[in-house]
Amino acid sequence: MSIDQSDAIAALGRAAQTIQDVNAFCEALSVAWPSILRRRADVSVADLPVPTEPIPWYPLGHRSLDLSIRPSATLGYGTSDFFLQDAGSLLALAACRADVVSDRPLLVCDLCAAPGGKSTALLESIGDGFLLANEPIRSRVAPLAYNLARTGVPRYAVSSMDPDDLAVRLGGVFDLVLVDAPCSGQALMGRGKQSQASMSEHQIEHSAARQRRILDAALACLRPGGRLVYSTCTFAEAENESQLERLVSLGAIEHDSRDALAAYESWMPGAYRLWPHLHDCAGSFAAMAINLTENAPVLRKEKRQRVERVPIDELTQWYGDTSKMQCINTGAVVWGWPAEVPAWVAQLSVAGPELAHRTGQVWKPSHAAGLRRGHDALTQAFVDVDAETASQFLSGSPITCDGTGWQVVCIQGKPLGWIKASQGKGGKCIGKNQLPTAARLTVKSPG
Ligand SMILES: C[S@@+](CC[C@H](N)C(=O)[O-])C[C@H]1O[C@@H](n2cnc3c(N)ncnc32)[C@H](O)[C@@H]1O
Repeated sequence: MSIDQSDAIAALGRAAQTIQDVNAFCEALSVAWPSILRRRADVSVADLPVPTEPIPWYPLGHRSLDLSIRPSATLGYGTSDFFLQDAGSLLALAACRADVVSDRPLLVCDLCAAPGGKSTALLESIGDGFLLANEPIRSRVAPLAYNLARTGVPRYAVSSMDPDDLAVRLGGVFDLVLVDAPCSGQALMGRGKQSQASMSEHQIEHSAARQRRILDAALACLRPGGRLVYSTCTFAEAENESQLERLVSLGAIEHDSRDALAAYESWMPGAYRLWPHLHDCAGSFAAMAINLTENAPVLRKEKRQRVERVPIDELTQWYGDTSKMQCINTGAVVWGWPAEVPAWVAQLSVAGPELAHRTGQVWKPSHAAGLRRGHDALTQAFVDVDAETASQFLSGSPITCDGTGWQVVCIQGKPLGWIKASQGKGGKCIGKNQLPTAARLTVKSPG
């Protein structure tokens, strides 16, 4: 795709003046940059399945140096050692300081969360805090919930609300709100997810109007002094710096900044840009600010969600004592949070850390529960397997094992998913594979 230079200059506004080479920028817009690896903090660089070089703006980000190996076809991907995303999306995570596990229990809201590239990183950094991942488009909730479950951390809930409605119900509550806004998506042209129309005045203004509305709601959700991180994957000034300028002029925010990102700062303090022709990624914008509005917490009293009796016998059999957990049974699924999560979680959730789901009249343990790890792991039966058996399991095949019943298959202590084992012919136990289709993969490299 060739991008017209004068269109690009008009679309970018003041941002065009900061590009040294508009021609190089327009050419780089058409490149489909390969995804990078964002590792979990407890996975070492040496354990990644490909040789990498660091992404300078985010310590947990690594660019593959061997594109002949597909990271998504390795065991490390199956164990969620890393997530794959565009390097540009790590800028917003750096602004959120998601590379450092918080030593305070932060309440965080990701207001535009699906499919979860940033929510999953926030969740891994949250310590004893809690994440509300909000996605107003209902059809995008399932992939978001699936990705959140892959972290193995149950301290999250998924809501599906318009930001204005969320602000009415949870005003003044959060320590940090991330607005990774829907935008004209100029950085997505290289992957064919946007066309040249994303440079049009009409599309930029349409997005900018929506972003103003989302940002006002985001501020209303923040406690006084809480942190706002605003990001887009577009270059137009109207969708980026101008959004923050409006809030500064209203006295609603003040700029915040991070020294580690100084090399990427735009002309506005605390606002950062990555460019496709300079930073080997699709490009992105992120800005940090402190909320100055005096929102008093308005936790509206809600009607409690109708809670059905939790299938306690089955839960005890799989997980041991769950009596200290906060459980909700919707009739189709059971979600289970640690005991001390915020009270509003029960009212707003459309998805959460699943413990069990029902097929007909039968309750089964959920994939998400099997993936919980570290101090969030649930008491259950594990079977630790070698790399060959793990690959066989990830492909969706049954495996041989010891013992019968529900067991979580692990490799080196890292959970992969469930089998249900029964006695086969010749006395051997066969574990029937319970991996959801989305989790199946063909391992090509051991990694
Ligand atoms: C840029 S994407 C978010 C990407 C996500 N943060 C990630 O890193 O994977 C923007 C999201 O905002 C959602 N969205 C659309 N309209 C919205 C609105 N009015 N308020 C909040 N979110 C909205 C879209 O459905 C989309 O999932």
